[in-house]
Amino acid sequence: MNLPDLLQLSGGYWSTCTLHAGVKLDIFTCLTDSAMTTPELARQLSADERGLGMLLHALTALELLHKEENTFRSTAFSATYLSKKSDSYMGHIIMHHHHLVEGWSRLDEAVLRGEPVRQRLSHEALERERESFLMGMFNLASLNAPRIASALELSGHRRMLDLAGGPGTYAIHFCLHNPDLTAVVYDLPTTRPFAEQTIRHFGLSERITFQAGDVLSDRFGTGYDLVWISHLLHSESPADSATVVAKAAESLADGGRLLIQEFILDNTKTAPLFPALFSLNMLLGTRAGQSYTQQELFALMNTAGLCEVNRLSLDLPNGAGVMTGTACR
Ligand SMILES: C[S@@+](CC[C@H](N)C(=O)[O-])C[C@H]1O[C@@H](n2cnc3c(N)ncnc32)[C@H](O)[C@@H]1O
Repeated sequence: MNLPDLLQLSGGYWSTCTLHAGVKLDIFTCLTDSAMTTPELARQLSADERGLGMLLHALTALELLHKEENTFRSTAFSATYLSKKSDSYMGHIIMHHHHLVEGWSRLDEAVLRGEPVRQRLSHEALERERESFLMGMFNLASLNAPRIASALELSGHRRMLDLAGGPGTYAIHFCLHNPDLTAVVYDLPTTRPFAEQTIRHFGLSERITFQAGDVLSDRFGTGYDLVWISHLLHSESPADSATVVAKAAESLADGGRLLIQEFILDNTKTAPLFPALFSLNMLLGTRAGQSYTQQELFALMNTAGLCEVNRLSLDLPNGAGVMTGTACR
């Protein structure tokens, strides 16, 4: 670390907020449809010309817009990822990040009190925030799910439970990759419309159904060949995580597999960086969530009576990893 790095670390959120404002005002969709001058776009957005002009110039400096003469348009990159009309739109996860900013600005309070400073997005969010959260999960999972699906050997697996599956991204990609697989996406009742719409979009409504339930208090069903739990345990305490993993193990048929994806800390808890920061994100938004170490995840799976507990060798972004265990009664 040197002084310029330190100052960049401290002030980097200016660029973050500039991107968030561009997405929130849907500037990239407007400027993908047609190139516009500041006054033209200001009229369309009912925005102040002076403020909008500054934002457009800053977005151009960030290389997210092109400026020619007095006219702005989206770059090829922003037209692909930041226009709402693109199939690759990443605006949901960007808006989810935006909804987290206020909580992160109060991290010191959360540390002093040891309590969350924001609502839990999966349980208490407003509809708009819930959509950004759940469809943001779709944005992120869409980057990894095809790769994970092709790395896993799932032939012979017929019934999958995507536990806390959100919009069902992993169930969708695992079913696309394995024609004999059917799946149940299990999540809170408020997730149902997002999951059903996403499953329909991929033409998989015949093979993937949604089951409403609470992983802590409700049953999961039995006889599954595969239970997939992705990015759930970090929002639960160690004791509740142990309950979920034990219930998931019980829901497997003999010889069935439990796979758990998490952002995994090494045993010093100081690396990789993303899981270390993600733990703070859980401090801000949950009562007892945290990132777990590989050792802690191994222990949860062994305690649940699973055999052949292992970490798959997958090179995933942000310190993510997939643990596997087999039911061997
Ligand atoms: C971070 S998202 C992960 C979604 C998906 N598994 C993925 O990896 O893309 C966590 C999911 O857990 C669900 N969830 C959280 N607490 C839950 C509970 N008590 N019962 C059922 N689902 C829950 C949320 O609604 C959300 O869909």
